[in-house]
Amino acid sequence: CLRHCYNYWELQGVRQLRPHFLFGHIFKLKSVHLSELLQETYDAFKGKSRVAGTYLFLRPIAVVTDLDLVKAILIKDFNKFVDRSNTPLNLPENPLAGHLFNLHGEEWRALRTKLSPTFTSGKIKYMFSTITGVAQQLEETFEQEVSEAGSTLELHDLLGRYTVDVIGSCAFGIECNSLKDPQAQFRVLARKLFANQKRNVRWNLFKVNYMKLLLRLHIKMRTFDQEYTDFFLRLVRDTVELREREKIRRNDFMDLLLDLRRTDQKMGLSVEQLAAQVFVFFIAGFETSSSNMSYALFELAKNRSIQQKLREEIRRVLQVHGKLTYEAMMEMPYLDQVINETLRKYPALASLTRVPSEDYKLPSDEGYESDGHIVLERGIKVHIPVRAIHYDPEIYPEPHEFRPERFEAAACQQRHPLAFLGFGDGPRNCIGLRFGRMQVKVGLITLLSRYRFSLPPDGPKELAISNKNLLLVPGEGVRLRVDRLQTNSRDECK
Ligand code: HEM
Repeated sequence: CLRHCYNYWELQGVRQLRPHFLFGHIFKLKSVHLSELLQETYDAFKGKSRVAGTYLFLRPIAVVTDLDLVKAILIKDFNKFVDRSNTPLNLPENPLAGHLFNLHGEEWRALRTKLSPTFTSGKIKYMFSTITGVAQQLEETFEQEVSEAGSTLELHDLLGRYTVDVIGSCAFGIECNSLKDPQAQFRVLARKLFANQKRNVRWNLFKVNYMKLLLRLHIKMRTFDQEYTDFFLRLVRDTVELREREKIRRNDFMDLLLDLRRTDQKMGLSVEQLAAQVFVFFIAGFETSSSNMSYALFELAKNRSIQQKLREEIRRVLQVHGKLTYEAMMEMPYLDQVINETLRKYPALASLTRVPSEDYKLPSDEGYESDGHIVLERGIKVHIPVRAIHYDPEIYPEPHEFRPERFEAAACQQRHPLAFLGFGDGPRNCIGLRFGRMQVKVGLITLLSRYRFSLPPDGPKELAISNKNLLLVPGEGVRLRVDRLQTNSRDECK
């Protein structure tokens, strides 16, 4: 029977790597991150076939190895690839799971259409001053933590507290205060949420892949502990009541969702649906952004001339504008390049997934006559191996080098438009892209204009990928030496 399962791809005429006899390729997850498994398949078959097969437990998954096919799946033929997975959501048990990232088909489409106006630059701009307010607290925290002679700090935790406070403020309109108080409720909850995942990476993958079976066996599946569900539902219910009663307006995500509820009776967002949306803004927004900032500072500490070039851009623009304004932030192209290069090396989602809603025959392509017969069956999980693409030396020469110049406009035009997937692409890309970038930029500008970052002599020269988390996060934290800068001083090496 196992041999039969593991012949799935061969029977479809698709090339495959030989799987472990019982666990497919999942067995290796004890030592390797899922993205590295996908990389193995990508490296073995790229250029030979547009799709290759592999297995998670007993389940066959397809790995795309060609950027034109990536484009077809994410953009051109999107209507056949709307969903990320076919995992049932079991909403009565897990009301918080009914959010944009998870929803399927028409339900997703209706909600995305309604929520998109919430994330335009115009709306996001209103939240700029809230973010700079939190950045001010980040600065005060650094003032306390960095001694006159310089200090070595663990930055991933500090930056996690910054992004928790930003999201808490912009999504719920509450002051989380985790920068001032690391034991603040939101921070503790956020840490537990991710700590839970850390314990169980294989179990989580199993749940995601076998939810239908577990439900059929009446095994109760909660995606999150009751504690989180109760906390978020109560918080949202209280906030809604308070705002409606006191007619409070803060121009944050909560207000925008409440506007939607009022103006669109058909949409009729229930408290559970509202809570699910703010919950996904919370989980999708804080760890991705704090990891991106931590990785960026690590690379800048390693590459001091790049750090100095970026600092000069920041100081020049701030001098012209007098202070950090939204317009000033938008005039820093090198900062954008640094953020993109960081996401290239450390994409938060190391693979994107889509599931065809009907059998999908690969479009004809002269370069790949031998795989024109391949059909991706309805319901099969298709992985787009983002990290493998970002480390492909034919696309990004010397991929382990950190080079923001790769994202100059002229260089981008030379590449395939789907060669960078840090925020995904197509109609189901990251809806919070502008907001995420804004909080990362404000944080980096605040820190780089006042502090110099370098690698501590006893610190690692590379950051290990944590194999305990489905997101790509610095598992062991990011320890850097931080020194105060005199206003306008250069970042001279000591
Ligand atoms: C640096 C920060 C961030 C990164 C790197 C990031 C990355 C991503 C990626 C790769 C996806 C999947 C896209 C795809 O499948 O094509 C995604 C989806 C999503 N992101 Fe983000 N994200 C970030 C910040 C945020 C923020 C701040 C929010 C909310 C405020 C957010 C909300 C979402 C949501 C709701 C989805 C699902 C969209 C849908 O299915 O329609 N993200 N993000």
